[in-house]
Amino acid sequence: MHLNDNTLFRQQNLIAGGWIDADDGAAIDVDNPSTLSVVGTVPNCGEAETLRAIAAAEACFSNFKKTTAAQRGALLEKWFDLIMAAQDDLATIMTLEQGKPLAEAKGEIAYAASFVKWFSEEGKRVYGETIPSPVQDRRIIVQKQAIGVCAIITPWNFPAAMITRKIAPALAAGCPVVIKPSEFTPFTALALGVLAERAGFPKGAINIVTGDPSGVGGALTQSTAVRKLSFTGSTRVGKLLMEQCAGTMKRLSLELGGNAPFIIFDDADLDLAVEGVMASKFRNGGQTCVCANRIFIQAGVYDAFAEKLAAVVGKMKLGDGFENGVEIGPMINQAAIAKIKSHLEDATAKGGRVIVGGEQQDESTRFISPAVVTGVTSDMIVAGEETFGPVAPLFRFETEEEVLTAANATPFGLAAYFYTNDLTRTFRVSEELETGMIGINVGGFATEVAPFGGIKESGLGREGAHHGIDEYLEVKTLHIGGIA
Ligand SMILES: NC(=O)c1ccc[n+]([C@@H]2O[C@H](COP(=O)([O-])OP(=O)(O)OC[C@H]3O[C@@H](n4cnc5c(N)ncnc54)[C@H](O)[C@@H]3O)[C@@H](O)[C@H]2O)c1
Ligand SMILES: O=C[C@H](O)CS(=O)(=O)O
Repeated sequence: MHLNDNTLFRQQNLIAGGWIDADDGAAIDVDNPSTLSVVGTVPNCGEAETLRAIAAAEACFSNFKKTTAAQRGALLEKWFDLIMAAQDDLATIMTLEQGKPLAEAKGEIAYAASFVKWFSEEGKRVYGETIPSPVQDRRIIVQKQAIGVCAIITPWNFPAAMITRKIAPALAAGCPVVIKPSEFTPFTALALGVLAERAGFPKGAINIVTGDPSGVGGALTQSTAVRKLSFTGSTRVGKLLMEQCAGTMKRLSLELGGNAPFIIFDDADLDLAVEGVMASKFRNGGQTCVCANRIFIQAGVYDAFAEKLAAVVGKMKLGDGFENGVEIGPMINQAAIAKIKSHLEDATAKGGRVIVGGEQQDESTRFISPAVVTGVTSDMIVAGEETFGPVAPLFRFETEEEVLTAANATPFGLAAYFYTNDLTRTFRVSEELETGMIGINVGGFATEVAPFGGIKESGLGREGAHHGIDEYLEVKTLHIGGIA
């Protein structure tokens, strides 16, 4: 690994401003999904270390909450500058442990940093209210205050942005955090922790614990000192954590799984729609919560679109994320490969046809070529499960009513996309789609300025925008009497 600053690569955890190993010295290997070699190890921490991290955050909170929004904003601004100055190193670490093409990793670092920049300012706009009193000698004031210690649990697919999208608003609000990153991509989180320390955040404001997910997670969810859990990951784990938090009534933010429909009406610009599918479906090798998981094409343009898409997908370059021009890197692990192959096998067994890709040159690797499948129907697994890989399943539909029913026939409701040039249809379809976010003639919308989140079993709450900081604030109403 070549880094300009080797101190960014940390194989320890950050607790109370100190870098530590697991109490028993146990460690977890982290591999490079492209070469399968070991990138490094991180501590296999458990309950004891996690409780110390929570105690450090709790000790920090009493003073940190008294700092001003401007002081916390200045720390976030400094952190932003340090992240962007280390963009190349952070991207190298990310591609090593997650596998995404280096250009995408650099893009994610800038995206992650944008949340830090955004919330360095947003903290200064946490306004309260005065309310006209119904009683003559009384005054009513509404304040917003930091919730307190927040537990942050994040996934491997966007190992930087999923952390900053949570901890930037938390820190801006005055909340110390205890982060459990994914065991597949801990080094990106730890490098961000190094830079946060350099930015000047006080000891205990940011703690990062790696290890057994259920052990660390159990300590976080059972602790009464932890007042909030913000989780990004699968719906399965999200539901488990929701149950675990019930005993201590924690505030919850849940960013969970998706099953995005991508609808192409017959009046759409097909070349634009192909660009949109490429942007949505194949970003991060399809390992993206908002990626198109089901592509619906109106019958009149189905064959033309399928041909156009297959021609582009067939030219995509598959390989190691550090190789120039690579567009699809390795999948994160063998389980991901197995899931993708099971979806392809099920689709073909039920009448679908893989018209391009879907092959593994070497079954011992985690590379699989991007695929387009035609003749896909609602009885196939791809219709109901998040593939989380480079597979574009093409469904055919006849009418708007039929496709809206099909699009909404899922417990998920994170993102949706549709392409049309019909203005009235734009409003009709937008209002009927059961999702938190919709791309209309666009295939990607990752931005810090707009609220991000889903409905149904895709989650609770919103991240980014001005909405994102409310997730880390409590509303307190003061009723002041005796004012003659
Ligand atoms: N909605 C969003 O913004 C968003 C963003 C990224 C990923 N995701 C979703 O995340 C999933 C992919 O990420 P993943 O494979 O890391 O998800 P995952 O749910 O397997 O793991 C996510 C995190 O939870 C931890 N975890 C797992 N079991 C746990 C337990 N019992 N207690 C505490 N923590 C536990 C993991 O270690 C990891 O840090 C996909 O479903 C994707 O759609 C959603
Ligand atoms: O995978 C989920 C991420 O939230 C996708 S995005 O980068 O925020 O669009």
